[in-house]
Amino acid sequence: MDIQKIGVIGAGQMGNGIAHVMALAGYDVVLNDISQQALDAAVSAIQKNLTRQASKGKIDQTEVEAALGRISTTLTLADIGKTDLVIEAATERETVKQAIFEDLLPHLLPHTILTSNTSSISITRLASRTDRPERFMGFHFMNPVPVMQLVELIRGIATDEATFSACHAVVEKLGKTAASAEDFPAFIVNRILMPMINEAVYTLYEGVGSVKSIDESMKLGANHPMGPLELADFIGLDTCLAIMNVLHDGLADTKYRPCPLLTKYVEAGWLGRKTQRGFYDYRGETPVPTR
Ligand SMILES: CC(=O)CC(=O)SCCNC(=O)CCNC(=O)[C@H](O)C(C)(C)COP(=O)(O)OP(=O)(O)OC[C@H]1O[C@@H](n2cnc3c(N)ncnc32)[C@H](O)[C@@H]1OP(=O)(O)O
Ligand SMILES: NC(=O)C1=CN([C@@H]2O[C@H](COP(=O)(O)OP(=O)(O)OC[C@H]3O[C@@H](n4cnc5c(N)ncnc54)[C@H](OP(=O)(O)O)[C@@H]3O)[C@@H](O)[C@H]2O)C=CC1
Repeated sequence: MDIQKIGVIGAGQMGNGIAHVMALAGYDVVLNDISQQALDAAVSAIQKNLTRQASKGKIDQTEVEAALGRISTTLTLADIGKTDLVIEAATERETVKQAIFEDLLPHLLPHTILTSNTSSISITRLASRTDRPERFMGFHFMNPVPVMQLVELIRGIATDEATFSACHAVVEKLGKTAASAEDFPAFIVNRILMPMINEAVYTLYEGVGSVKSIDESMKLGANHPMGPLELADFIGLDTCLAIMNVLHDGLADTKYRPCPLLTKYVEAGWLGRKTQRGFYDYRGETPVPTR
């Protein structure tokens, strides 16, 4: 199937990155959110990140203009319907995602493929609430999307081969690498990464180390590009907690118990970089640890 027009739902950090790479690869993109502010912020982030790539010589200025010209924005979910491929990248909450797909169904073309960028939620369960479980799958990008090479492709129980092949071809056109994962809680990357981040929060909670010593230890002692707490702030603490809850509920094993300190930060609204406060405070010139 030839994919030309792509709908992206949710214009947060992932939605803007997905729109960016799709437009740069030549796809027409319609980006939707419930907030005009989020759409405006997404377009300016895309502009800034494309310009950064141009200033490093990775793309030229005509590509920046062409990519921006391929992106339109809308507050109306129905405008996403007339596309070949939909990638849902709204908040990591199953009820939010289910409601989006239910509202979208009456506006879809018969051939439209539905996908979710979910970090953890069952693809099979999301698909079962739609009219096309065979044309539904997980399309999981990594953050920051323009930089990270991997895309996890997750088949639901009913996903057909034509759908998988069409999504695989899109990943290839982006110049990224696809990893195929089975549909179990949090798939591959987050099944491994998120318990490590949760353990780092326990290490902080139990007083084994400070924010600074934990992050420095993993950067200098294990060669991670970011410390686990810095990475948690980068991903979003709400998203990290949501993923741990999916692992805990879905696998029914206490080893996935979310750390109470992670819950406390989320309850405070300290969600990391996106709210300017998490394990670090980003309101000044340089990030300052909050513990
Ligand atoms: C939660 C989930 O469901 C799944 C996930 O995504 S888990 C999270 C996965 N992501 C990670 O683990 C990220 C770990 N961190 C890193 O890899 C690095 O710190 C990083 C790539 C984010 C930044 O790297 P850095 O060296 O510290 O910073 P910086 O030099 O500014 O950036 C590296 C390059 O990326 C580019 N870059 C960074 N962010 C960018 C963006 N949003 N758009 C375009 N380019 C970007 C920079 O321009 C730079 O390019 P050059 O190599 O040409 O100089
Ligand atoms: N952060 C990460 O590192 C990664 C996240 N993901 C996944 O990508 C998805 C998005 O995450 P991320 O971009 O970080 O989250 P953000 O919080 O940055 O963005 C989510 C966006 O979705 C919007 N939204 C909420 N409800 C709706 C709706 N009904 N219709 C349209 N838009 C809606 C939010 O609006 P508002 O702010 O107004 O609520 C917000 O703009 C999640 O499923 C997450 O698990 C996947 C890989 C990595």
